[in-house]
Amino acid sequence: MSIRVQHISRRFGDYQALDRISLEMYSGELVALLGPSGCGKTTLLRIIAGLESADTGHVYLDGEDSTHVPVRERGIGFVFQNYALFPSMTVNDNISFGLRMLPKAKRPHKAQIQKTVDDLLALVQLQGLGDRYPAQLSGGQRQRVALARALAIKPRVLLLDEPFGALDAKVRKELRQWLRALHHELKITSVFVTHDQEEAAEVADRIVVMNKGNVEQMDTPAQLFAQPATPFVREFLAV
Ligand SMILES: Nc1ncnc2c1ncn2[C@@H]1O[C@H](COP(=O)(O)OP(=O)(O)OP(=O)(O)O)[C@@H](O)[C@H]1O
Repeated sequence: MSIRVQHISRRFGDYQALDRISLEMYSGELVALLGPSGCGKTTLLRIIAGLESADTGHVYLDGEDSTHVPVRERGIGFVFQNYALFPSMTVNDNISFGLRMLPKAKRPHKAQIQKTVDDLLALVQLQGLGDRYPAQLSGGQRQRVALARALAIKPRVLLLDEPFGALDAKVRKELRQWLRALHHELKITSVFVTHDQEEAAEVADRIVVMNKGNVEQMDTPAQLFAQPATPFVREFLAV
């Protein structure tokens, strides 16, 4: 599914968090939102998700104006750094949560839900750990469960907000390579927020560099480093 953001603005009090942002993400693309703290990355992600409203502008999902479509109907999966797993539920129950919450008419049968969970556990390489509780997992394993949970509802778009931010450098590196491979396999349009340019360059097809609520440049990593479009991008990337 493609995502088009047109003239999106958002103000918090006196602070212009987003200033008439327009950009387009192609279907199946993996895009990184990169920029310094406070530049509006999370706000933009939340507006695409429908968790936050914009003061002006529109969000189009597959060409359809979705600005006023409620979060639940957007078909979006989330993985947030602080979007904790439910500690009192097993890994199985965490992953199946979204499916179990569907209205009865849409809810798959129990056996079908278990099969989906098993498939997802295999996909995120956590076979055999379905009966554990989150406290019995490492940080990297927990984020993979969070990703499996987001994928359970078969989202058309995946939004990740600093998904590996809380992890140590080595695990972080492993997980981003793994995310890249997983995206290659699933091809779900995905947008992730990071302030780490190395992470953005390694994982993303294209990078959006943001500064003070504006888009400075949107390009492939190679293009961005070869031809920074503005002095800010040049300085931020230190090229
Ligand atoms: N609910 C809110 N109320 C008031 N101000 C907010 C709110 N949400 C965000 N802001 C402000 O808007 C600006 C942009 O915030 P945002 O979280 O989008 O930045 P970010 O680029 O994701 O930063 P970080 O990398 O630190 O997470 C910040 O100055 C922030 O303090």
